[in-house]
Amino acid sequence: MSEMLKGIGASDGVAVAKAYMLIEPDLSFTKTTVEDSEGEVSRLKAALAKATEEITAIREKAAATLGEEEAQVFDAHLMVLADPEMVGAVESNINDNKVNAESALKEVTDMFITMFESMEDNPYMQERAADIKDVTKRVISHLLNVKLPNPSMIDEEVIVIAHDLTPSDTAQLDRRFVKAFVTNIGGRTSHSAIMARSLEIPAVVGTMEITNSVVEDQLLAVNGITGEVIVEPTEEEQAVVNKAGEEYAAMKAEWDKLKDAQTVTADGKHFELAANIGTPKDLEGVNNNGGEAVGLYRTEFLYMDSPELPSEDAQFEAYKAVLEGMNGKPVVVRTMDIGGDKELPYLPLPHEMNPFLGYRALRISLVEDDMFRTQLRALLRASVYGQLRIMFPMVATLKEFRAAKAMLDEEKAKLIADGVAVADDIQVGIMIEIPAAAVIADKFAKEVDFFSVGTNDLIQYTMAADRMNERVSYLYQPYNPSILRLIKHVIDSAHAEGKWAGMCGEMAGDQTAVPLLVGLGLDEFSMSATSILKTRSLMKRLDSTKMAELADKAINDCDTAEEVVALVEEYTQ
Ligand SMILES: C=C(OP(=O)(O)O)C(=O)O
Ligand SMILES: [Mg+2]
Repeated sequence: MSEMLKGIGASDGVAVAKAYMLIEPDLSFTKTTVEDSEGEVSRLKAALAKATEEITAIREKAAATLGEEEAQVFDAHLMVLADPEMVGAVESNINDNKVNAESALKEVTDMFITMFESMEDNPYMQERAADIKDVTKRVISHLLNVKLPNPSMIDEEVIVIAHDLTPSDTAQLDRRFVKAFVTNIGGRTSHSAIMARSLEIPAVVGTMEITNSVVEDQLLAVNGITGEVIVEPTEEEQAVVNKAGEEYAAMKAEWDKLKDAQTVTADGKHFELAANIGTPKDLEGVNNNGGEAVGLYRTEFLYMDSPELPSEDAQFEAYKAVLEGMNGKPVVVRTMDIGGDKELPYLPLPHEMNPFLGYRALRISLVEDDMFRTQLRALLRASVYGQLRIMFPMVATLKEFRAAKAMLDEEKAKLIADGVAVADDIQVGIMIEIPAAAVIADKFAKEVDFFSVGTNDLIQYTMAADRMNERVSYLYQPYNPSILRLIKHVIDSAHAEGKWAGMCGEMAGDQTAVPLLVGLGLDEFSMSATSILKTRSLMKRLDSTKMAELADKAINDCDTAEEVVALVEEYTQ
Protein backbone atom coordinates (compact mmCIF):
# COMPACT_ATOMS: atom_id res chain seq x y z
CA MET A 1 0.00 0.00 0.00
CA SER A 2 1.21 3.43 -0.83
CA GLU A 3 1.15 6.32 1.59
CA MET A 4 -2.20 8.13 1.69
CA LEU A 5 -2.85 11.63 2.95
CA LYS A 6 -6.31 12.93 3.74
CA GLY A 7 -7.21 16.56 3.28
CA ILE A 8 -10.35 18.49 2.40
CA GLY A 9 -11.76 17.90 -1.08
CA ALA A 10 -11.96 21.47 -2.36
CA SER A 11 -12.63 21.12 -6.08
CA ASP A 12 -14.19 18.08 -7.75
CA GLY A 13 -12.33 15.85 -10.18
CA VAL A 14 -9.32 13.52 -10.08
CA ALA A 15 -5.79 13.51 -11.48
CA VAL A 16 -2.76 11.24 -11.69
CA ALA A 17 0.49 13.07 -12.47
CA LYS A 18 3.86 13.90 -11.00
CA ALA A 19 4.47 16.45 -8.27
CA TYR A 20 5.65 20.00 -8.90
CA MET A 21 6.90 21.54 -5.65
CA LEU A 22 5.82 25.16 -5.43
CA ILE A 23 7.68 25.90 -2.23
CA GLU A 24 10.17 28.54 -1.19
CA PRO A 25 13.62 26.96 -1.04
CA ASP A 26 16.11 27.78 1.73
CA LEU A 27 18.10 30.80 0.57
CA SER A 28 20.04 31.42 3.78
CA PHE A 29 23.79 32.10 3.68
CA THR A 30 26.49 33.47 5.96
CA LYS A 31 28.58 36.59 5.49
CA THR A 32 32.21 35.68 4.82
CA THR A 33 35.42 37.56 4.05
CA VAL A 34 37.00 36.80 0.69
CA GLU A 35 40.55 37.29 -0.56
CA ASP A 36 39.69 37.06 -4.23
CA SER A 37 37.28 39.94 -4.65
CA GLU A 38 37.65 39.79 -8.44
CA GLY A 39 36.42 36.20 -8.33
CA GLU A 40 33.40 37.32 -6.27
CA VAL A 41 32.57 40.06 -8.76
CA SER A 42 32.65 37.44 -11.55
CA ARG A 43 30.33 35.18 -9.54
CA LEU A 44 27.99 38.15 -9.10
CA LYS A 45 28.04 38.95 -12.82
CA ALA A 46 27.37 35.33 -13.77
CA ALA A 47 24.39 35.21 -11.37
CA LEU A 48 23.04 38.51 -12.71
CA ALA A 49 23.31 37.15 -16.27
CA LYS A 50 21.50 33.92 -15.37
CA ALA A 51 18.75 35.84 -13.57
CA THR A 52 18.35 38.12 -16.60
CA GLU A 53 18.06 35.13 -18.90
CA GLU A 54 15.51 33.47 -16.61
CA ILE A 55 13.34 36.57 -16.18
CA THR A 56 13.41 37.21 -19.95
CA ALA A 57 12.09 33.69 -20.54
CA ILE A 58 9.38 34.11 -17.87
CA ARG A 59 8.42 37.43 -19.40
CA GLU A 60 7.99 35.90 -22.85
CA LYS A 61 5.87 33.07 -21.48
CA ALA A 62 3.73 35.51 -19.46
CA ALA A 63 3.21 37.72 -22.52
CA ALA A 64 2.08 34.70 -24.55
CA THR A 65 -0.25 33.17 -21.97
CA LEU A 66 -1.41 36.05 -19.78
CA GLY A 67 -1.01 39.04 -22.11
CA GLU A 68 1.41 41.88 -22.61
CA GLU A 69 0.08 43.94 -19.69
CA GLU A 70 0.63 41.15 -17.15
CA ALA A 71 4.13 40.62 -18.54
CA GLN A 72 5.19 44.19 -17.90
CA VAL A 73 5.93 43.56 -14.23
CA PHE A 74 8.94 41.56 -15.40
CA ASP A 75 10.26 44.56 -17.32
CA ALA A 76 10.56 46.30 -13.98
CA HIS A 77 12.56 43.31 -12.71
CA LEU A 78 14.89 43.46 -15.72
CA MET A 79 15.40 47.17 -15.11
CA VAL A 80 16.52 46.46 -11.55
CA LEU A 81 19.06 43.89 -12.80
CA ALA A 82 20.45 46.34 -15.32
CA ASP A 83 20.54 49.33 -12.96
CA PRO A 84 24.19 50.56 -12.99
CA GLU A 85 23.82 52.38 -9.69
CA MET A 86 22.65 49.28 -7.87
CA VAL A 87 25.09 46.86 -9.52
CA GLY A 88 27.95 49.35 -9.09
CA ALA A 89 27.20 49.67 -5.38
CA VAL A 90 27.28 45.89 -4.94
CA GLU A 91 30.62 45.61 -6.78
CA SER A 92 32.14 48.38 -4.64
CA ASN A 93 30.90 46.64 -1.53
CA ILE A 94 32.68 43.43 -2.61
CA ASN A 95 35.90 45.23 -3.55
CA ASP A 96 36.06 47.64 -0.63
CA ASN A 97 34.95 45.32 2.15
CA LYS A 98 36.15 41.96 0.81
CA VAL A 99 32.81 40.27 1.46
CA ASN A 100 31.11 37.46 -0.45
CA ALA A 101 28.74 38.38 -3.29
CA GLU A 102 25.58 37.15 -1.48
CA SER A 103 26.05 39.43 1.51
CA ALA A 104 27.31 42.37 -0.59
CA LEU A 105 24.17 42.14 -2.72
CA LYS A 106 21.82 41.73 0.25
CA GLU A 107 23.31 44.72 2.12
CA VAL A 108 22.94 47.03 -0.86
CA THR A 109 19.46 45.91 -1.85
CA ASP A 110 18.24 46.04 1.77
CA MET A 111 19.34 49.65 1.87
CA PHE A 112 17.34 50.51 -1.26
CA ILE A 113 14.34 48.52 -0.06
CA THR A 114 14.26 50.31 3.30
CA MET A 115 14.59 53.66 1.59
CA PHE A 116 11.79 52.99 -0.93
CA GLU A 117 9.47 51.36 1.59
CA SER A 118 9.71 54.39 3.85
CA MET A 119 8.15 56.55 1.11
CA GLU A 120 4.74 55.63 2.38
CA ASP A 121 2.74 58.01 0.24
CA ASN A 122 4.53 56.99 -2.95
CA PRO A 123 3.03 53.75 -4.24
CA TYR A 124 5.40 53.76 -7.24
CA MET A 125 8.47 53.56 -5.02
CA GLN A 126 6.78 50.98 -2.78
CA GLU A 127 6.34 48.81 -5.82
CA ARG A 128 9.98 49.27 -6.76
CA ALA A 129 10.88 47.96 -3.29
CA ALA A 130 8.84 44.83 -4.00
CA ASP A 131 10.58 44.42 -7.38
CA ILE A 132 14.02 44.69 -5.78
CA LYS A 133 13.08 42.07 -3.18
CA ASP A 134 11.97 39.66 -5.88
CA VAL A 135 15.02 40.17 -8.02
CA THR A 136 17.43 39.86 -5.09
CA LYS A 137 15.89 36.51 -4.23
CA ARG A 138 16.40 35.29 -7.76
CA VAL A 139 20.04 36.43 -7.99
CA ILE A 140 20.81 34.87 -4.59
CA SER A 141 19.25 31.60 -5.75
CA HIS A 142 21.75 31.57 -8.64
CA LEU A 143 24.66 32.45 -6.37
CA LEU A 144 23.68 29.52 -4.12
CA ASN A 145 22.80 27.22 -7.01
CA VAL A 146 19.31 26.62 -5.62
CA LYS A 147 16.31 26.31 -7.94
CA LEU A 148 13.39 28.74 -7.47
CA PRO A 149 9.99 27.46 -8.59
CA ASN A 150 8.46 29.29 -11.58
CA PRO A 151 4.80 28.21 -11.75
CA SER A 152 4.11 30.21 -14.89
CA MET A 153 6.78 28.18 -16.75
CA ILE A 154 5.11 24.80 -16.17
CA ASP A 155 4.78 23.09 -19.56
CA GLU A 156 4.04 19.45 -18.75
CA GLU A 157 1.27 17.73 -16.80
CA VAL A 158 1.83 18.13 -13.05
CA ILE A 159 0.12 18.29 -9.67
CA VAL A 160 1.19 21.45 -7.88
CA ILE A 161 2.18 20.99 -4.23
CA ALA A 162 2.31 24.07 -1.99
CA HIS A 163 1.98 25.16 1.61
CA ASP A 164 -0.76 27.51 0.42
CA LEU A 165 -1.55 29.22 -2.86
CA THR A 166 -2.23 32.93 -3.01
CA PRO A 167 -4.95 34.07 -5.41
CA SER A 168 -2.24 35.39 -7.76
CA ASP A 169 -0.35 32.03 -7.69
CA THR A 170 -3.62 30.30 -8.53
CA ALA A 171 -4.39 32.70 -11.36
CA GLN A 172 -1.01 31.93 -12.95
CA LEU A 173 -1.67 28.20 -13.16
CA ASP A 174 -2.18 26.98 -16.70
CA ARG A 175 -5.14 24.58 -16.76
CA ARG A 176 -3.68 22.65 -19.67
CA PHE A 177 -0.77 21.46 -17.55
CA VAL A 178 -1.81 21.80 -13.91
CA LYS A 179 -4.01 18.76 -13.41
CA ALA A 180 -4.62 19.35 -9.68
CA PHE A 181 -3.17 21.05 -6.66
CA VAL A 182 -2.68 20.02 -3.05
CA THR A 183 -1.87 22.31 -0.12
CA ASN A 184 -0.97 22.03 3.56
CA ILE A 185 -3.41 24.66 4.79
CA GLY A 186 -6.80 26.08 3.83
CA GLY A 187 -10.39 24.94 3.84
CA ARG A 188 -13.25 24.76 1.33
CA THR A 189 -13.80 28.49 1.61
CA SER A 190 -10.21 29.71 1.34
CA HIS A 191 -9.69 31.69 -1.82
CA SER A 192 -7.38 29.16 -3.43
CA ALA A 193 -10.20 26.59 -3.12
CA ILE A 194 -12.77 28.99 -4.58
CA MET A 195 -10.45 29.79 -7.51
CA ALA A 196 -9.79 26.08 -8.09
CA ARG A 197 -13.51 25.50 -8.49
CA SER A 198 -13.93 28.36 -10.92
CA LEU A 199 -10.92 27.15 -12.95
CA GLU A 200 -12.21 23.56 -12.68
CA ILE A 201 -8.87 22.31 -11.37
CA PRO A 202 -9.30 19.38 -8.92
CA ALA A 203 -7.89 20.38 -5.51
CA VAL A 204 -7.28 19.01 -2.04
CA VAL A 205 -6.45 21.53 0.69
CA GLY A 206 -5.62 21.33 4.40
CA THR A 207 -3.54 18.12 4.27
CA MET A 208 -1.25 19.73 6.90
CA GLU A 209 1.88 17.95 5.65
CA ILE A 210 1.89 17.40 1.89
CA THR A 211 5.01 19.54 1.41
CA ASN A 212 6.94 17.23 3.77
CA SER A 213 5.50 13.99 2.39
CA VAL A 214 6.25 14.45 -1.29
CA VAL A 215 9.34 15.27 -3.36
CA GLU A 216 9.62 16.79 -6.83
CA ASP A 217 8.55 14.47 -9.67
CA GLN A 218 7.00 11.80 -7.41
CA LEU A 219 3.85 10.28 -8.91
CA LEU A 220 0.61 11.25 -7.13
CA ALA A 221 -3.05 10.32 -7.45
CA VAL A 222 -5.41 13.08 -6.25
CA ASN A 223 -9.13 12.79 -5.63
CA GLY A 224 -10.62 16.27 -5.16
CA ILE A 225 -14.03 14.78 -4.33
CA THR A 226 -12.94 12.68 -1.33
CA GLY A 227 -9.87 14.73 -0.37
CA GLU A 228 -7.51 11.76 -0.76
CA VAL A 229 -3.95 12.02 -2.05
CA ILE A 230 -1.96 8.83 -2.72
CA VAL A 231 1.83 9.09 -2.94
CA GLU A 232 3.38 6.72 -5.52
CA PRO A 233 0.11 4.89 -6.20
CA THR A 234 0.24 1.30 -7.41
CA GLU A 235 -1.34 0.44 -10.77
CA GLU A 236 -4.47 -0.77 -8.96
CA GLU A 237 -4.69 2.41 -6.90
CA GLN A 238 -4.34 4.51 -10.05
CA ALA A 239 -7.13 2.48 -11.63
CA VAL A 240 -9.42 3.14 -8.63
CA VAL A 241 -8.82 6.88 -8.83
CA ASN A 242 -9.29 6.93 -12.60
CA LYS A 243 -12.55 5.01 -12.19
CA ALA A 244 -13.78 7.61 -9.68
CA GLY A 245 -12.91 10.22 -12.32
CA GLU A 246 -14.97 8.39 -14.94
CA GLU A 247 -17.95 8.09 -12.59
CA TYR A 248 -17.72 11.77 -11.84
CA ALA A 249 -17.58 12.57 -15.57
CA ALA A 250 -20.70 10.41 -16.16
CA MET A 251 -22.60 12.19 -13.39
CA LYS A 252 -21.49 15.52 -14.78
CA ALA A 253 -22.86 14.55 -18.20
CA GLU A 254 -26.25 13.90 -16.55
CA TRP A 255 -26.19 17.28 -14.82
CA ASP A 256 -25.23 18.97 -18.08
CA LYS A 257 -28.62 18.03 -19.49
CA LEU A 258 -30.16 20.53 -17.04
CA LYS A 259 -28.26 23.45 -18.48
CA ASP A 260 -31.30 25.15 -19.99
CA ALA A 261 -33.84 23.83 -17.48
CA GLN A 262 -35.68 25.90 -14.88
CA THR A 263 -34.62 25.50 -11.25
CA VAL A 264 -37.74 24.06 -9.63
CA THR A 265 -38.37 21.69 -6.75
CA ALA A 266 -40.42 18.51 -7.16
CA ASP A 267 -43.50 20.52 -6.07
CA GLY A 268 -42.82 23.31 -8.55
CA LYS A 269 -41.27 26.04 -6.37
CA HIS A 270 -38.69 28.17 -8.20
CA PHE A 271 -35.34 29.21 -6.76
CA GLU A 272 -32.71 31.32 -8.46
CA LEU A 273 -29.33 29.68 -9.02
CA ALA A 274 -26.64 32.30 -9.52
CA ALA A 275 -22.87 32.19 -9.90
CA ASN A 276 -19.95 33.74 -8.06
CA ILE A 277 -17.35 35.26 -10.36
CA GLY A 278 -13.96 36.93 -9.94
CA THR A 279 -13.41 38.37 -13.41
CA PRO A 280 -15.40 38.95 -16.62
CA LYS A 281 -13.58 35.89 -18.02
CA ASP A 282 -15.58 33.68 -15.63
CA LEU A 283 -18.81 34.48 -17.51
CA GLU A 284 -18.14 31.69 -19.96
CA GLY A 285 -18.36 29.21 -17.07
CA VAL A 286 -21.57 30.86 -15.81
CA ASN A 287 -23.29 30.54 -19.17
CA ASN A 288 -21.96 27.01 -19.79
CA ASN A 289 -23.37 25.95 -16.43
CA GLY A 290 -26.79 27.51 -16.85
CA GLY A 291 -26.38 30.33 -14.31
CA GLU A 292 -29.55 32.41 -13.92
CA ALA A 293 -27.69 35.43 -12.54
CA VAL A 294 -24.40 36.58 -11.10
CA GLY A 295 -24.97 36.61 -7.34
CA LEU A 296 -21.49 37.80 -6.43
CA TYR A 297 -18.87 39.52 -8.55
CA ARG A 298 -15.79 39.79 -6.32
CA THR A 299 -14.36 43.02 -7.73
CA GLU A 300 -11.24 42.90 -5.58
CA PHE A 301 -9.61 40.68 -8.22
CA LEU A 302 -9.80 43.59 -10.63
CA TYR A 303 -7.69 45.53 -8.14
CA MET A 304 -5.39 42.60 -7.33
CA ASP A 305 -4.64 41.79 -10.97
CA SER A 306 -3.62 45.34 -11.74
CA PRO A 307 -0.16 46.81 -11.03
CA GLU A 308 -1.82 50.06 -9.93
CA LEU A 309 -5.22 51.30 -8.86
CA PRO A 310 -7.54 50.47 -11.79
CA SER A 311 -8.87 53.64 -13.40
CA GLU A 312 -12.58 54.50 -13.52
CA ASP A 313 -12.61 53.66 -17.24
CA ALA A 314 -10.87 50.29 -16.79
CA GLN A 315 -13.43 49.40 -14.10
CA PHE A 316 -16.31 50.66 -16.22
CA GLU A 317 -15.23 48.35 -19.07
CA ALA A 318 -15.08 45.32 -16.75
CA TYR A 319 -18.51 45.99 -15.19
CA LYS A 320 -20.05 46.69 -18.59
CA ALA A 321 -18.61 43.45 -19.98
CA VAL A 322 -20.21 41.47 -17.15
CA LEU A 323 -23.59 43.20 -17.43
CA GLU A 324 -23.69 42.77 -21.19
CA GLY A 325 -22.42 39.20 -20.95
CA MET A 326 -25.38 38.33 -18.73
CA ASN A 327 -27.91 39.70 -21.23
CA GLY A 328 -30.15 41.53 -18.82
CA LYS A 329 -30.04 38.89 -16.09
CA PRO A 330 -29.28 40.28 -12.62
CA VAL A 331 -25.65 40.94 -11.69
CA VAL A 332 -24.72 41.61 -8.06
CA VAL A 333 -21.43 43.48 -7.94
CA ARG A 334 -19.74 43.63 -4.59
CA THR A 335 -17.58 46.67 -3.93
CA MET A 336 -13.99 45.77 -3.25
CA ASP A 337 -13.18 43.48 -0.33
CA ILE A 338 -9.46 43.94 0.24
CA GLY A 339 -7.78 42.93 3.50
CA GLY A 340 -8.02 39.61 5.34
CA ASP A 341 -6.09 37.31 2.99
CA LYS A 342 -6.32 39.66 -0.01
CA GLU A 343 -3.58 42.25 -0.51
CA LEU A 344 -2.88 45.04 -2.97
CA PRO A 345 0.73 45.82 -3.93
CA TYR A 346 -0.02 49.54 -4.29
CA LEU A 347 -2.09 49.93 -1.11
CA PRO A 348 0.22 48.99 1.72
CA LEU A 349 -1.83 48.01 4.75
CA PRO A 350 -0.40 47.80 8.25
CA HIS A 351 0.55 44.35 9.50
CA GLU A 352 -2.33 43.09 11.63
CA MET A 353 -2.54 40.70 14.55
CA ASN A 354 -5.96 39.53 13.35
CA PRO A 355 -6.29 40.46 9.68
CA PHE A 356 -9.81 39.02 9.39
CA LEU A 357 -10.91 41.26 12.25
CA GLY A 358 -9.01 44.25 10.98
CA TYR A 359 -9.00 46.98 8.44
CA ARG A 360 -10.70 45.45 5.42
CA ALA A 361 -13.46 45.74 2.80
CA LEU A 362 -15.99 48.55 3.42
CA ARG A 363 -13.89 49.74 6.36
CA ILE A 364 -11.14 50.66 3.88
CA SER A 365 -13.60 52.02 1.29
CA LEU A 366 -15.12 54.46 3.78
CA VAL A 367 -11.66 55.87 4.62
CA GLU A 368 -10.06 55.74 1.15
CA ASP A 369 -13.09 57.45 -0.21
CA ASP A 370 -11.50 58.59 -3.52
CA MET A 371 -10.85 54.99 -4.37
CA PHE A 372 -14.39 54.02 -3.35
CA ARG A 373 -16.08 56.84 -5.26
CA THR A 374 -14.12 55.89 -8.39
CA GLN A 375 -15.53 52.39 -8.14
CA LEU A 376 -19.06 53.66 -7.50
CA ARG A 377 -18.92 55.99 -10.51
CA ALA A 378 -17.67 53.19 -12.75
CA LEU A 379 -20.55 51.02 -11.53
CA LEU A 380 -23.18 53.73 -12.00
CA ARG A 381 -21.97 54.45 -15.54
CA ALA A 382 -22.12 50.73 -16.37
CA SER A 383 -25.61 50.36 -14.88
CA VAL A 384 -27.38 51.12 -18.16
CA TYR A 385 -25.94 47.97 -19.78
CA GLY A 386 -27.92 45.43 -17.77
CA GLN A 387 -29.57 44.74 -14.43
CA LEU A 388 -27.04 45.99 -11.87
CA ARG A 389 -27.25 45.37 -8.14
CA ILE A 390 -24.63 46.91 -5.87
CA MET A 391 -23.59 45.17 -2.67
CA PHE A 392 -21.37 46.35 0.20
CA PRO A 393 -19.17 43.78 1.98
CA MET A 394 -18.43 43.40 5.69
CA VAL A 395 -21.14 45.74 6.94
CA ALA A 396 -21.30 45.66 10.75
CA THR A 397 -23.47 48.67 11.51
CA LEU A 398 -26.32 50.63 9.98
CA LYS A 399 -24.15 53.73 10.19
CA GLU A 400 -21.64 52.11 7.80
CA PHE A 401 -24.37 51.17 5.36
CA ARG A 402 -25.85 54.68 5.45
CA ALA A 403 -22.42 56.27 4.88
CA ALA A 404 -21.72 54.03 1.88
CA LYS A 405 -25.21 54.54 0.46
CA ALA A 406 -24.87 58.34 0.88
CA MET A 407 -21.64 58.31 -1.15
CA LEU A 408 -23.36 56.25 -3.83
CA ASP A 409 -26.29 58.68 -3.95
CA GLU A 410 -23.92 61.65 -4.15
CA GLU A 411 -21.95 60.16 -7.06
CA LYS A 412 -25.20 59.30 -8.80
CA ALA A 413 -26.49 62.87 -8.46
CA LYS A 414 -23.20 64.26 -9.79
CA LEU A 415 -23.23 61.98 -12.83
CA ILE A 416 -26.84 62.83 -13.62
CA ALA A 417 -26.06 66.54 -13.28
CA ASP A 418 -23.25 66.01 -15.81
CA GLY A 419 -25.70 64.44 -18.23
CA VAL A 420 -24.43 60.86 -17.81
CA ALA A 421 -27.07 58.14 -18.10
CA VAL A 422 -27.57 56.06 -14.95
CA ALA A 423 -30.18 53.31 -14.47
CA ASP A 424 -32.94 54.23 -12.03
CA ASP A 425 -33.65 50.71 -10.77
CA ILE A 426 -30.31 49.75 -9.21
CA GLN A 427 -30.90 47.68 -6.10
CA VAL A 428 -28.49 48.32 -3.23
CA GLY A 429 -27.89 45.57 -0.71
CA ILE A 430 -25.40 44.22 1.79
CA MET A 431 -23.55 41.06 2.56
CA ILE A 432 -24.56 39.53 5.85
CA GLU A 433 -21.27 38.13 7.07
CA ILE A 434 -20.85 39.73 10.46
CA PRO A 435 -23.01 38.29 13.27
CA ALA A 436 -23.89 41.80 14.53
CA ALA A 437 -25.59 42.57 11.20
CA ALA A 438 -27.34 39.18 11.13
CA VAL A 439 -28.78 39.75 14.60
CA ILE A 440 -30.33 43.10 13.65
CA ALA A 441 -31.24 42.05 10.10
CA ASP A 442 -34.79 43.25 10.86
CA LYS A 443 -33.44 46.81 11.18
CA PHE A 444 -31.28 46.56 8.05
CA ALA A 445 -34.18 45.11 6.07
CA LYS A 446 -36.01 48.43 6.31
CA GLU A 447 -33.18 50.24 4.49
CA VAL A 448 -31.57 47.80 2.05
CA ASP A 449 -33.02 46.24 -1.10
CA PHE A 450 -31.59 42.78 -0.46
CA PHE A 451 -29.31 40.63 1.66
CA SER A 452 -26.75 38.11 0.55
CA VAL A 453 -25.50 35.89 3.35
CA GLY A 454 -21.72 35.48 3.22
CA THR A 455 -21.44 32.27 5.17
CA ASN A 456 -17.70 31.91 4.55
CA ASP A 457 -17.14 34.76 6.95
CA LEU A 458 -20.38 34.54 8.94
CA ILE A 459 -19.47 31.02 10.11
CA GLN A 460 -15.90 31.95 11.04
CA TYR A 461 -17.04 34.97 13.04
CA THR A 462 -19.96 33.21 14.73
CA MET A 463 -17.92 30.14 15.70
CA ALA A 464 -14.69 32.14 16.29
CA ALA A 465 -12.90 29.66 14.02
CA ASP A 466 -10.54 30.95 11.33
CA ARG A 467 -11.76 29.77 7.91
CA MET A 468 -8.13 29.29 6.79
CA ASN A 469 -7.00 27.21 9.75
CA GLU A 470 -7.38 23.45 9.38
CA ARG A 471 -6.69 22.94 13.10
CA VAL A 472 -9.99 24.53 13.99
CA SER A 473 -11.84 23.32 10.91
CA TYR A 474 -13.90 20.99 13.12
CA LEU A 475 -15.55 24.15 14.48
CA TYR A 476 -16.30 25.49 11.05
CA GLN A 477 -19.85 24.12 11.11
CA PRO A 478 -22.32 25.36 8.49
CA TYR A 479 -25.02 23.08 9.92
CA ASN A 480 -24.67 24.17 13.52
CA PRO A 481 -28.13 25.22 14.75
CA SER A 482 -26.64 28.60 15.77
CA ILE A 483 -25.77 29.34 12.14
CA LEU A 484 -29.13 28.07 10.90
CA ARG A 485 -30.94 30.32 13.35
CA LEU A 486 -29.01 33.36 12.17
CA ILE A 487 -29.78 32.52 8.54
CA LYS A 488 -33.47 32.02 9.32
CA HIS A 489 -33.63 35.38 11.04
CA VAL A 490 -32.00 37.07 8.04
CA ILE A 491 -34.39 35.46 5.54
CA ASP A 492 -37.50 36.13 7.64
CA SER A 493 -36.44 39.75 8.22
CA ALA A 494 -35.98 40.34 4.49
CA HIS A 495 -39.36 38.79 3.68
CA ALA A 496 -41.14 40.80 6.37
CA GLU A 497 -40.10 43.96 4.50
CA GLY A 498 -40.85 42.54 1.04
CA LYS A 499 -37.14 42.18 0.21
CA TRP A 500 -35.22 39.17 -1.09
CA ALA A 501 -32.50 37.17 0.63
CA GLY A 502 -29.73 35.28 -1.13
CA MET A 503 -26.55 33.54 -0.12
CA CYS A 504 -23.18 33.82 -1.81
CA GLY A 505 -21.02 31.96 0.69
CA GLU A 506 -19.93 28.44 -0.25
CA MET A 507 -22.73 26.99 1.88
CA ALA A 508 -25.19 27.93 -0.88
CA GLY A 509 -23.77 25.16 -3.08
CA ASP A 510 -23.21 22.65 -0.30
CA GLN A 511 -25.38 19.64 -1.08
CA THR A 512 -26.19 18.96 2.60
CA ALA A 513 -27.12 22.60 3.23
CA VAL A 514 -29.30 23.07 0.13
CA PRO A 515 -32.31 21.08 1.50
CA LEU A 516 -32.20 23.17 4.69
CA LEU A 517 -31.94 26.44 2.77
CA VAL A 518 -34.83 25.45 0.49
CA GLY A 519 -36.82 24.79 3.66
CA LEU A 520 -35.88 28.17 5.10
CA GLY A 521 -37.11 29.90 1.93
CA LEU A 522 -33.82 31.38 0.72
CA ASP A 523 -34.62 33.12 -2.57
CA GLU A 524 -31.29 33.08 -4.38
CA PHE A 525 -28.37 30.63 -4.17
CA SER A 526 -25.06 31.90 -5.54
CA MET A 527 -22.14 29.50 -5.87
CA SER A 528 -19.13 28.43 -7.92
CA ALA A 529 -20.52 28.05 -11.46
CA THR A 530 -19.39 24.42 -11.45
CA SER A 531 -21.81 23.63 -8.58
CA ILE A 532 -24.93 25.03 -10.28
CA LEU A 533 -26.02 22.00 -12.28
CA LYS A 534 -25.61 19.49 -9.48
CA THR A 535 -27.65 21.80 -7.24
CA ARG A 536 -30.36 22.13 -9.89
CA SER A 537 -30.44 18.34 -10.11
CA LEU A 538 -30.72 18.04 -6.32
CA MET A 539 -33.51 20.65 -6.07
CA LYS A 540 -35.57 18.77 -8.64
CA ARG A 541 -35.78 15.90 -6.16
CA LEU A 542 -36.80 18.02 -3.12
CA ASP A 543 -40.31 18.82 -1.89
CA SER A 544 -40.34 22.35 -0.46
CA THR A 545 -43.05 21.67 2.16
CA LYS A 546 -41.16 18.67 3.46
CA MET A 547 -37.92 20.72 3.50
CA ALA A 548 -39.69 23.43 5.53
CA GLU A 549 -40.52 20.76 8.12
CA LEU A 550 -36.87 19.60 8.01
CA ALA A 551 -35.58 23.14 8.57
CA ASP A 552 -37.99 23.70 11.43
CA LYS A 553 -36.88 20.52 13.19
CA ALA A 554 -33.18 21.24 12.56
CA ILE A 555 -33.52 24.64 14.17
CA ASN A 556 -35.78 23.73 17.08
CA ASP A 557 -35.06 20.10 17.91
CA CYS A 558 -31.42 19.47 17.00
CA ASP A 559 -28.64 20.24 19.49
CA THR A 560 -25.62 19.69 17.29
CA ALA A 561 -24.42 19.94 13.70
CA GLU A 562 -24.11 16.15 13.59
CA GLU A 563 -27.79 15.77 14.51
CA VAL A 564 -28.70 18.19 11.74
CA VAL A 565 -26.71 16.22 9.16
CA ALA A 566 -28.41 12.99 10.23
CA LEU A 567 -31.81 14.67 9.95
CA VAL A 568 -31.04 15.96 6.44
CA GLU A 569 -30.07 12.43 5.41
CA GLU A 570 -33.33 11.08 6.82
CA TYR A 571 -35.38 13.69 4.93
CA THR A 572 -33.61 13.37 1.59
CA GLN A 573 -33.32 9.61 1.20
C1 LIG B 1 -18.89 35.25 -0.06
C2 LIG B 1 -18.15 35.68 0.95
O1 LIG B 1 -17.14 36.55 0.76
P1 LIG B 1 -15.60 36.13 0.62
O2 LIG B 1 -15.51 34.64 0.50
O3 LIG B 1 -15.09 36.84 -0.59
O4 LIG B 1 -15.03 36.64 1.90
C3 LIG B 1 -18.38 35.18 2.32
O5 LIG B 1 -17.77 35.67 3.26
O6 LIG B 1 -19.18 34.24 2.43
MG1 LIG C 1 -16.64 37.49 3.04
